[in-house]
Amino acid sequence: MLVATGISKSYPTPGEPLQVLRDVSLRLAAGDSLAIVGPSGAGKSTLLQILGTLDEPTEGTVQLNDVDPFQLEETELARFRNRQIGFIFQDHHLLPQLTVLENVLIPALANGRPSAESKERAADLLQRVGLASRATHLPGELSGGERERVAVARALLNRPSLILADEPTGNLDRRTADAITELLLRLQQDENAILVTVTHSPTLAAAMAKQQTLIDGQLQA
Ligand SMILES: Nc1ncnc2c1ncn2[C@@H]1O[C@H](COP(=O)(O)OP(=O)(O)OP(=O)(O)O)[C@@H](O)[C@H]1O
Repeated sequence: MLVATGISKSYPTPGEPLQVLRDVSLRLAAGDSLAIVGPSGAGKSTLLQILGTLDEPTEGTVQLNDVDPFQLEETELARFRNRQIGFIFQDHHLLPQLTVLENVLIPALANGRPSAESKERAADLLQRVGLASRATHLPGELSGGERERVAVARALLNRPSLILADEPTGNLDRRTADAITELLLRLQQDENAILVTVTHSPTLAAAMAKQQTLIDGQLQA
């Protein structure tokens, strides 16, 4: 369960603070998928960063499976984030010098060397995203859509309860974007995770079970 309550965020400026989020609340259960849509600058990515514990709210609380991550000390927070949350970004953030398989294993490296179980899981995920035969290739040898599929596999490695995706289909043509959307939703359903996606794509947004619009830092009813 993901519960965000009364989230506000402001950034200091030389004048008035810049208020980016205003009293945002949401509640999602395992298996839910939500698209957050809205105009550029509305605060969508900021909200995703806060749900992902990468940025702290100025006011309000986040609880993921009854844990308030912002109450944890730094090392515990990093461990919590690594175990509970999978991130997918538009530009996939793969490491160019590591193979596809090694990239998928990155979330396992926080615990030292990847275990045999992690390696099995990575191979299984590569199979499920249709890239088993590319395991030893470098990201530079893949197409944009294939790289995004690697990013999806990597996000799922630690069986996160929450998957956060910021424009996961942003740089892809329509057909490839549709394939990534379908794959992401299938894996999210299989794993019974919560999926929150920020997007400008009406097609991606419509594929999620729920849609909410953020305007001027406020979620519309
Ligand atoms: N670290 C920061 N310091 C100051 N202002 C910031 C910071 N991060 C974001 N902002 C501002 O907060 C506002 C919301 O940004 P955010 O990236 O969350 O919007 P968005 O809805 O995701 O936009 P887009 O659709 O264009 O990606 C913008 O005005 C942005 O300039």
